[in-house]
Amino acid sequence: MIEIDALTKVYGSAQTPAVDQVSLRVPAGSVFGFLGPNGAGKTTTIKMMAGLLTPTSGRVRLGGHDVVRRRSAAMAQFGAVLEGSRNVYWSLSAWQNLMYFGRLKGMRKARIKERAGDLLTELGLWERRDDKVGGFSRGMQQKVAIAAALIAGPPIVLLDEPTLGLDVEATHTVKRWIAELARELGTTILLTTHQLDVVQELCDRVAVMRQGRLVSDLPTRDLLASFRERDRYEIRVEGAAPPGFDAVTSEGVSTISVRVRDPIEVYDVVERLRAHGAVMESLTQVQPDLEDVFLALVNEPSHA
Ligand SMILES: Nc1ncnc2c1ncn2[C@@H]1O[C@H](COP(=O)(O)OP(=O)(O)OP(=O)(O)O)[C@@H](O)[C@H]1O
Repeated sequence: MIEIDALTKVYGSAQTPAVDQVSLRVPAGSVFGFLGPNGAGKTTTIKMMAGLLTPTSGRVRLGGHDVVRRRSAAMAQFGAVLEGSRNVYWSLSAWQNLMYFGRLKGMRKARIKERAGDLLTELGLWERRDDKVGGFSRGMQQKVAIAAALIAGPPIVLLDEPTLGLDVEATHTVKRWIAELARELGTTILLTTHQLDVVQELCDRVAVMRQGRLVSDLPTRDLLASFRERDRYEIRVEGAAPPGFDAVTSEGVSTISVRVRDPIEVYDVVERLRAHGAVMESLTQVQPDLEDVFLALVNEPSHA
């Protein structure tokens, strides 16, 4: 369980907080998506969770331990992959890195070897285990960072852009691990990413940050459902679309995209098309995906 209460960070002499009174609960065994546009405050929040930044006010508890007051107990609770920072030692080999992080977490040598072997094999790095991480590609370094975060099987895992730079196969492996860790081991996972399909596929719950504040915190299903009234419809008509309709024409068919608040409005659109003599081929309702919802949330006028 991750508990965040009124967490606030003001950097140096900044006018506005980078993180402003954020409160969150991430229940054990859930995969929690943490979203927001660039500069929203996600990394700052994760760094405070990982004890790398001291909050200006508010607090974070990991597995019941306050990150500031009970630092070492809190640190023992999690593994983290942080974006944009060096998570692993470049002068050490992949194997040495995992040995180092395993020892740091207080694991026995035999157990570290076993775990490191499994993790490196599953990520396709076994053959390169004795090569220095500094000579690896960005994606391979990311794989070592993920393996290091998971070496001790921590109850909480913080992942900032874990699949960034990974190839299709490795992305698939990491996504499968995330789902299995939560489902089978009850691991609590907090995940930030700009890849919304990853969030939609994996996360039970999604929080959205904007300008340091939480603008939404809902189960993924409810978040999508709350935007149903903004459903989109696609109407396909033969030939070019009549003037005044926003359409994409390809191979003699125009697709008109209509966004409505009330499905009844679709009748008006169809009526207008008929008045222009357009021949309709199909009418389909397009359910919102997380990208639609996310864009709507971050583009709404600010109430600040
Ligand atoms: N070390 C720092 N010193 C001063 N300001 C900072 C520092 N780190 C971040 N900021 C500012 O805090 C705000 C939040 O940044 P943060 O990196 O937490 O956002 P983010 O949501 O993780 O963005 P991204 O998606 O781009 O990673 C931004 O306005 C940023 O400029």
